[in-house]
Amino acid sequence: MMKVAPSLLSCDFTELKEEVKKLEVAGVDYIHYDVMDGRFVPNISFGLPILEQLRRITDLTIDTHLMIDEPEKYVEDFAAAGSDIITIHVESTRHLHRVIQQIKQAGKKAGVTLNPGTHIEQVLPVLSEVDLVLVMTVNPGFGGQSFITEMVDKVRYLNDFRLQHQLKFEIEVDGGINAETAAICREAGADVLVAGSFFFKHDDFNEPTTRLRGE
Ligand SMILES: O=C(CO)[C@@H](O)[C@H](O)COP(=O)(O)O
Ligand SMILES: [Fe+2]
Repeated sequence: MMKVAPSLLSCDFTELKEEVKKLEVAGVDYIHYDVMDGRFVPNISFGLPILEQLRRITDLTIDTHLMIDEPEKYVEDFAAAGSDIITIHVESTRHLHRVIQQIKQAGKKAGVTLNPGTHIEQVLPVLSEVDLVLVMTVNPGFGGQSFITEMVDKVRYLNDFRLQHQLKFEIEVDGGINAETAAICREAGADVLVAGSFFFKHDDFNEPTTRLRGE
């Protein structure tokens, strides 16, 4: 079944605990946690202290998307703070392979992602090492942007590559995902749909969960 990963960036932080309980009741698969440093992306979000508190209130899988320069300095801290999956950008480090090893050595699942302007070939050397490949379908840094349709080709490419090489990584998409763009991504072979603004504009979280899954 299609996995749904609501992006906390769009939740009501004054009601964080209630929002997370509602996510659990709706049966979402992951909580997507967007970390922005104001350097790799032109925005600052949240980091380790909120993650530690989030970890204390839920057993849901925390899917951490690091939009930070030099992630090698912080991956152990994000692992210790409670991330289950840690995804890094190919553009953010000179030592992609090494950072993926660091994440795995910390006992966590490792993900790799790339900006819309980055060629899919950049991730090929690490595809046998990762648990997840995140295809950014907007330029990272902000919620509420429009889906970039051309990125669907990357999803198709990864799906074919995975079949050909008998690999098991999940394909996740992030940015501008709503009921319509989710259907396009599902058809192309995506396994995990991140959704922020579309998801949290609903009061009843069952609705976006089932609509994103196409049920
Ligand atoms: O990583 C990011 C943005 O950089 C995302 O996870 C956004 O939070 C998705 O928001 P929507 O496009 O779904 O509103
Ligand atoms: Fe994200």
